[in-house]
Amino acid sequence: MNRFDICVIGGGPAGYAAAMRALDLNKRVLFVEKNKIGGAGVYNGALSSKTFWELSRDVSLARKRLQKYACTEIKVDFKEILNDVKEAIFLRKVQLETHILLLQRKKKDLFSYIKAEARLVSANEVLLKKSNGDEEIISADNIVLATGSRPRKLAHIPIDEKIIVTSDGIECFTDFPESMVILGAGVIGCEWATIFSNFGRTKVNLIDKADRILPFEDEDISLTTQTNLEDNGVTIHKNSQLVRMEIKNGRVEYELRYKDGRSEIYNVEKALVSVGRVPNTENLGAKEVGVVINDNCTVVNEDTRTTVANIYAVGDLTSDFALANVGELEGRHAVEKMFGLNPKPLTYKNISTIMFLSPETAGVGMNEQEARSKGIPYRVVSIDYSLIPRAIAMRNTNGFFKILVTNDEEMKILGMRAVGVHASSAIQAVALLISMDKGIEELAELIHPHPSIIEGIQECVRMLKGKSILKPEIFKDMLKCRGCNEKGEYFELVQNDTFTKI
Ligand SMILES: Cc1cc2nc3c(=O)[nH]c(=O)nc-3n(C[C@H](O)[C@H](O)[C@H](O)COP(=O)(O)OP(=O)(O)OC[C@H]3O[C@@H](n4cnc5c(N)ncnc54)[C@H](O)[C@@H]3O)c2cc1C
Ligand SMILES: NC(=O)c1ccc[n+]([C@@H]2O[C@H](COP(=O)([O-])OP(=O)(O)OC[C@H]3O[C@@H](n4cnc5c(N)ncnc54)[C@H](O)[C@@H]3O)[C@@H](O)[C@H]2O)c1
Repeated sequence: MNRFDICVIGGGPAGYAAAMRALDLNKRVLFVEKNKIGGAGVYNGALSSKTFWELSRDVSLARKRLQKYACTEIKVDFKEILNDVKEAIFLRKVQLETHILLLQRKKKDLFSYIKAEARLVSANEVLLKKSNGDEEIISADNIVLATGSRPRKLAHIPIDEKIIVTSDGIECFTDFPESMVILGAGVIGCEWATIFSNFGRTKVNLIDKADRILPFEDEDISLTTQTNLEDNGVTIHKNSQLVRMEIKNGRVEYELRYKDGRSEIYNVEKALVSVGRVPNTENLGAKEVGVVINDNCTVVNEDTRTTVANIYAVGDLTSDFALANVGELEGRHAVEKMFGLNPKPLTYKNISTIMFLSPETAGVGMNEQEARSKGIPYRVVSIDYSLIPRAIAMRNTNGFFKILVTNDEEMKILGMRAVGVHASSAIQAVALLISMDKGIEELAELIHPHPSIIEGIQECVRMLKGKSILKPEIFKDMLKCRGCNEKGEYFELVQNDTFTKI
């Protein structure tokens, strides 16, 4: 029986990162993937959807600019867009696969890759089933489970991945649907609503069971996103509940019941169901060898180690953030931990996220909802993009930054949210400060290039110190500053036209 120091099951971002880190440590690695290397980080997931988003943003921007200068309308072809998306995927596929192929050759004593479905048969043994039916059992001192997740389906909705699809079925479309409904206004739902409305060829409708879209974000983010989607032509069905959704004559019929008792039936060409994801823990043999799995299918783990000492779980399989960067972080961490590098326990408080909306929306650390639910008193400052010269130059002042800090002398940064052009690059400085456990002083005094969007963040932190260039008592609608006590009650920091310093 072949013996390895580590067997990594799953070739998505989490598993790939784990395998590569183990190789750095000169361990004998077996890397197993049953389908395509890259997982949802590449296919029907992060890379593919972000390529669609980038192209849709270019089209939308070009259309807006052309309309302004009275030029002719631009019309894009779905097949051309899909070809571009496929090219992006192909490029990444070649990089990831060639890398594996060459490592197998150059480090053949250390690194093996097998395309097979893996199943644990004991805490140290894995059964590998190849697509030609061949089977083999290998032994490994350590095992990393990185089998990722799949779209959650709802029992009463007939998903066929052609007419009613999940995010796995969108690339099977042959043209822009003339109309579609999206069920679930979380990250995936809002991103695809943005993408299809940006292309301008599809009438998009959006439904969520919660009272507002992006329910896990603060109300201001959710309201801004709602307004931006509506301005892009999206209809958000509010105060309504989905009664049924079915396929009739090759189209989608759905019925909504409104809070006032009214019901309405709608007919659209396609539907996207985006109501969350389910970890792939079935048929893995994990439960049978003693790995405890929660009712929601996530693997119970302490800092990536499962309830079986030599088995680790990383990526979408665990209950924290389902993000490619978090999966990579966990994969690398698990390997360092199992081979005695004693890394500090993982912390998730400085994870940066981007939601690819219009405009992009980025975040790091806590939001107000979270701080209030934990009873943490805080100060929150915000600046509207209309006061940032770079945004003025870009002729796009739609957006804001908001920063949360502790309500004390030190004003440690708790978190930040940014909506607007370049939002994702701008928050990186704040992410770094949170990870270094620093206050705002450093950020207030940094010199940034001019004009740059990040200058808006600097103005926010200067405002907290009572030394902003533009004064909040003058630009009351665009520079806001308030505090929130442990009971969740707000108090104004600009009173009687004077800004209260700590
Ligand atoms: C539409 C969409 C957009 C997204 N956009 C972003 C984004 O912009 N930014 C971001 O950070 N994240 C994004 N994500 C999330 C991100 O893709 C996931 O968090 C990430 O891919 C999880 O990595 P993973 O390695 O845990 O799992 P996966 O990527 O799901 O990979 C798991 C792999 O394991 C394999 N596998 C499963 N079972 C077995 C088995 N028994 N044997 C062998 N192999 C097995 C699967 O075939 C798969 O390749 C997006 C996801 C979706 C669906
Ligand atoms: N840009 C990014 O970083 C990015 C992009 C896409 C996906 N992702 C990851 O993928 C994960 C999954 O995304 P998602 O959008 O599927 O999940 P989500 O948890 O973000 O949103 C699911 C939404 O569906 C709603 N919902 C649940 N059940 C419903 C029902 N029966 N009827 C109507 N609405 C219902 C919820 O209220 C919620 O708003 C995310 O958690 C995220 O981590 C990240």
